[in-house]
Amino acid sequence: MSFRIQPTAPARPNRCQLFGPGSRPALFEKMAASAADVINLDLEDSVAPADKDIARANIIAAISDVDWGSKLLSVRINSLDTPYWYRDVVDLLEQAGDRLDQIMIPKVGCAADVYAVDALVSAIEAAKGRSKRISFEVIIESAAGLSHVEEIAASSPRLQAMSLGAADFAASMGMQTTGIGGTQENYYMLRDGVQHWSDPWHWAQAAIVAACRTHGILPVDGPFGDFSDDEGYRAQARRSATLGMVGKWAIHPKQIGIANEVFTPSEAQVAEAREILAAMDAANTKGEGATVYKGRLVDIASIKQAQVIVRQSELIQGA
Ligand SMILES: CC(C)(COP(=O)(O)OP(=O)(O)OC[C@H]1O[C@@H](n2cnc3c(N)ncnc32)[C@H](O)[C@@H]1OP(=O)(O)O)[C@@H](O)C(=O)NCCC(=O)NCCSC(=O)C[C@H](O)C(=O)O
Ligand SMILES: [Mg+2]
Repeated sequence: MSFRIQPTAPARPNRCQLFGPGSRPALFEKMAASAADVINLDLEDSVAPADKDIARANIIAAISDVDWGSKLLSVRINSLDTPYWYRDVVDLLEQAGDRLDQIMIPKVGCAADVYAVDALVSAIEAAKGRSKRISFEVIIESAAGLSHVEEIAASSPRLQAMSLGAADFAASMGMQTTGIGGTQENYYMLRDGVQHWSDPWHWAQAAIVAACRTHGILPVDGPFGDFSDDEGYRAQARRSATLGMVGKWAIHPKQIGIANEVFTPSEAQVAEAREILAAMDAANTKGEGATVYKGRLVDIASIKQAQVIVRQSELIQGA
């Protein structure tokens, strides 16, 4: 328990973050026309080293030239262990128009990584008189990142969202898999000769959600690599939503609709949440702090749980 009130995360829909390489400008208009809430134009791992300069130029032009509508527009810069990241920040902040909303910092390992980018962004914003303050999102995708997740969540007032990057995370942890998210063949329990698959991403996701909720940051699930497996993506997204994440990346347009569906509370979920609130209202007028709803206990904590669902639904409807 704490006397401190848990801060609320930014009130914006973040159900689906659609990625596209900065080196494929032909995708940009399609991304803008998609149903994703957030667009992530990529300068990092989907762009080959030889294409970094042209990808940066493509993105800077597209930020102004493409009509991004009401989407949150984010650019993933290169990580701090590369020679590219400072040029990404300098060129974006000096040359890109005001339509840029956010910078995504990959492979963050400690709070000082965010501090370094914050210092550079702050200096350029001041020097150039940029009136719109750029926000940050980070990817937790290394053993160090997860070990320091809480200090990273607290690292900057610019920070709005945090994602799990399953591919780099698996590599950094030395996990014996080439899968990006989802069920892993060898991660199972055995009982009476029957295999029961477990979730190797669960601990990392739960740690990210806890750090984010402590500091008022949006927790987001990262990529699911096998874009031919719709049901695998849906199952992963449902687990993430159940754990408290607000959205998931799409690395192919096929995944957008599924993410939007999973991270939008269903009519049945909202109706049940409203019924619980009504049941608790009735209980409170009788001076009772707990009551029975459909044969199960609901109490004051149930009000907060129900409010999460109602608020999420209202946020998305209002967007
Ligand atoms: C995965 C892809 C390379 C597939 O591209 P492609 O072969 O062109 O796909 P399709 O032919 O099936 O495309 C069908 C139509 O959809 C359009 N399309 C494809 N991709 C996108 C997109 N991202 N946004 C919008 N539209 C898209 C095609 O143009 C086709 O259109 P049409 O011809 O009009 O029907 C490609 O999807 C891709 O590059 N995806 C993004 C990859 C990426 O950005 N990766 C980085 C994020 S994941 C990561 O970095 C790992 C993470 O950090 C970690 O560590 O876990
Ligand atoms: Mg990565």
